[in-house]
Amino acid sequence: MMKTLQQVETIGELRRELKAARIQGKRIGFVPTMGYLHEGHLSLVEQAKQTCDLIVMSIFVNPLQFGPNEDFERYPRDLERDSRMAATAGVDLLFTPSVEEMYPTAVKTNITVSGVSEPLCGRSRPGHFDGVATVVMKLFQIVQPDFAFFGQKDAQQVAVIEQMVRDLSVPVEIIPCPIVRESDGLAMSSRNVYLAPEERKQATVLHRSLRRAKELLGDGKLPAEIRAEMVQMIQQEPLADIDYIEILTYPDLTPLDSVSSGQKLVIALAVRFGRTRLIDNLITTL
Ligand SMILES: Nc1ncnc2c1ncn2[C@@H]1O[C@H](COP(=O)(O)OP(=O)(O)OP(=O)(O)O)[C@@H](O)[C@H]1O
Ligand SMILES: CC(C)(CO)[C@@H](O)C(=O)[O-]
Ligand code: BAL
Repeated sequence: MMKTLQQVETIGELRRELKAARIQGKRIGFVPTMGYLHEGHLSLVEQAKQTCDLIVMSIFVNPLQFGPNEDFERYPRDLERDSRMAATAGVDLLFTPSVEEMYPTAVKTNITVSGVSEPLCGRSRPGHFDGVATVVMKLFQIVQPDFAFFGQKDAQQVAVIEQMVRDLSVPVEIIPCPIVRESDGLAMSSRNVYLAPEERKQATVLHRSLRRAKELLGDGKLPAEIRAEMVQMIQQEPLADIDYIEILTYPDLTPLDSVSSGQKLVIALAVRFGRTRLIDNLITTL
């Protein structure tokens, strides 16, 4: 039988609900999102259900993590649909605060996780990971979950949050979850709805180039050679505009000139199709 989903919009109400659950000794799992749910988000809920007694999902499009020329205003939103999907997936509490509820006054406290926040998306989206770390820390303070579930599609985000949790001794266990893909390999993302049909077709090159990169790694090619072949492959798609392609250590995200056995690394890329910026990555250990 489907559980009843309770939707709450205020921090006070959520805290009251969670206090009762905690007294009953329930293990609380948390899935933070920006909504416009898809199978990727639902896989996090599925994973949470394996270890937790009560699942909290947040839907909050966080203005702090968007740059001035980014898509905060037009980010896709459909709370009714999300609420139905969350209920079917087994979410117990859906937290949907307004911007005013989360930030009633101008935010003067920022969390900066240096190092891991700097390359990749940190370079392309200045301030983005400060916004992410700050809102995630705030959400952790509100929910106080035992476990929090994040998708590896945002591999750098996982590295940033893990570093923050270690540095600040936040009492939560971060559970990274695998990337969920469409049948043609495109990583699921709320932003995929922005893609025009021809852009959508060409966007499969992200995953194709990652698969090729993995083959080349297996053949013992150097990171620079692999990167060059990925650039060439992606440039064959006329609508693709490369933001970055990098091969770095994971989770430290430091440069990697050569690869040695046992090394964990990430091949990460961001590519624009028109105004839509897509990311994808592959994490592997040699
Ligand atoms: N395809 C996916 N597979 C696994 N997890 C995912 C996938 N897409 C998103 N997630 C995870 O869901 C959580 C919420 O992400 P978010 O709401 O930003 O979704 P999104 O689809 O990544 O949106 P965006 O278009 O902003 O990238 C994050 O932890 C994110 O990594
Ligand atoms: C973690 C997060 C919900 C913080 O706003 C967001 O960055 C996301 O959806 O990945
Ligand atoms: N999933 C990452 C959130 C963002 O792009 O702002």
